[in-house]
Amino acid sequence: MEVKVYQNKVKVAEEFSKFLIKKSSNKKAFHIALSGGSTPKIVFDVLAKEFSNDVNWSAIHLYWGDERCVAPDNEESNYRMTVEHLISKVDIPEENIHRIKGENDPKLEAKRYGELLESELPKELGLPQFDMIILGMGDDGHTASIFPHELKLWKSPDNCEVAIHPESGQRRVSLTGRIINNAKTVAFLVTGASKAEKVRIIIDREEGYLKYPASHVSPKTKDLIWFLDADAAEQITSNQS
Ligand SMILES: O=C(O)[C@H](O)[C@@H](O)[C@H](O)[C@H](O)COP(=O)(O)O
Repeated sequence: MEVKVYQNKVKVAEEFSKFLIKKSSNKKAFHIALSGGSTPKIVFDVLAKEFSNDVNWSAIHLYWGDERCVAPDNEESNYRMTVEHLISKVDIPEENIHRIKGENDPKLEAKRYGELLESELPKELGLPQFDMIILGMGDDGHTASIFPHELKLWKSPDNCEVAIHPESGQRRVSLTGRIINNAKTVAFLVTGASKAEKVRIIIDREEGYLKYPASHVSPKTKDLIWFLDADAAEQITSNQS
C-alpha cells in the first residue's frame, strides 16, 4: 500500500490524472471502474480540462464501482455526474461506456452487470479483472456502496450486489470485494477533514478498523494507492507516506 498526500483537492486531481495517464498509455484496452462522490467530480473536471489530450480515449473503457438505483438523468445518478463532468467533454467512443442501469430492477441489474463484467473484462484467477478501480470513502468508512451495516456484502460470492444506504434507504448496485480485490490497481481518492478520523483508523490499523468496508480493500496485486489531501491525512500517525 502506498499513501500519497497532496496539499489540496486540485493537486490530488492533477496527480491522479498523471497516474492514470501513465498506467493507461500504450494499452490497447484499459478497463476502469469509476466512483461517485465529490472527489471524483473534481478529478473528472481536471482530467477533462487539463489532461484530455494526453489520454488515448479510444482505449479507455468506463465502468462504475457503484450506482444509485435511479434513472440516468436523475441528479443522484453517478452516470449523470460522469457525463456532465467527463464524458460530454472528451472524445470517448460511446461503445466504451458500460454503465450500471440504475433504472432497472436492482436485483436483475446486479446480475446483468456481473455477467457483463464476465464477458467484457479479461480474467485473472478465474475472475474478471479491472485494470484500475477508483474508490471513494464515505465519512462512515463505506466504499463503493458497501456500508458498515452490510459488511457481509463485501464477501458475496457474486460480482455485484444490491446494497441499501443506511440513512436514506436508497438501493444501490455495487461491486463486491472479490471483484475489487481482483483489480490490477485500486486507487482511493479521499479528501476533506470529515474523512480524517476513518482514514487514520484504517491506515494506522487501529483496533476495530475491520468494521469499515474501506479497510477490506486489499488487491491481490498489492497495487493499492491512497490519494489524500492534507485535510484527510491530518491524523495519520504511522509512517506510510
Ligand atoms: O456513489 C457514491 O456515493 C460512491 O461511490 C461512494 O462510495 C463515494 O465515493 C463516497 O461516499 C465518498 O464520497 P465523497 O467523495 O463525496 O466524500
